[in-house]
Amino acid sequence: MTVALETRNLVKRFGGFTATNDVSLTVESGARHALIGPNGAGKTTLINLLTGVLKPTSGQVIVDGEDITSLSSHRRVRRGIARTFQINQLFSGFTPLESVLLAINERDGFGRSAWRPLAAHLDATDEAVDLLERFGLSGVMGEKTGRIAYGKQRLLEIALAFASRPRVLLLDEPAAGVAEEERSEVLAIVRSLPAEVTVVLIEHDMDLVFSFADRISVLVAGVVMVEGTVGEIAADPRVKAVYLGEDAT
Ligand SMILES: Nc1ncnc2c1ncn2[C@@H]1O[C@H](COP(=O)(O)OP(=O)(O)OP(=O)(O)O)[C@@H](O)[C@H]1O
Repeated sequence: MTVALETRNLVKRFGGFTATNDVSLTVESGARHALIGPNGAGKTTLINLLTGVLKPTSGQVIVDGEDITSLSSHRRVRRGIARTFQINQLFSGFTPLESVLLAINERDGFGRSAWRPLAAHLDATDEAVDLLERFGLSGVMGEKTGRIAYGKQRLLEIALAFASRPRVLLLDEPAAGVAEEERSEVLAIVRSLPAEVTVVLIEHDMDLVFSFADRISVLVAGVVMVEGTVGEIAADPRVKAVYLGEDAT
């Protein structure tokens, strides 16, 4: 098995507070790996360290065997790491089609003012339409994003991350805030992401975690308390103790 993503002894301190404490993770290529843990456990900090939003105090981030710790966020996207955010980051005045086309153009180096040949433009449009279909957005692709259902907005965020053709896709609570009646569609599309893309999921919804993940790491106070298969984590008394009295749904 090849390793897609690895952290070695990752530490992040904010002043005297240690948010990430000696985290060593190994995520195999094609894995469905969930990061769970109570509020404030350091999940978002870890994702920020993986994507380059934050620099670690010490330790390394390794993708496909290469140390990317010193690379900027932008360079990491080029190395195949894409993410979604817990909070909606979309341009509400754009249509889904416009947003996806922008993401494709950015990926292909035709950002902003660069001129794109007509044939390539048509290819990009075809790709955008296919991508929107995969994410259940065909019916709303011409509408202003701010007006479409919230579940569809969350799917658009995943589609935009996916447009960069990531090898590793980091999903930060993809179903957060989505109304009950829209959840099943979001969850089904997250589950049907192509097998070759390695996915790291941060999630509070245990139904999604247990139906999606093949491995789970449990973070508590910045430390990986336990890591294992879904069965191992579900049966672990330490995990039960952490979640006892917590709203883990
Ligand atoms: N920029 C910062 N400066 C100081 N402390 C921070 C900073 N960012 C995060 N922290 C602290 O680090 C800890 C971990 O926060 P983080 O957001 O990573 O947790 P989380 O597991 O993602 O929580 P949640 O599930 O609530 O999103 C928290 O105690 C938080 O207050």
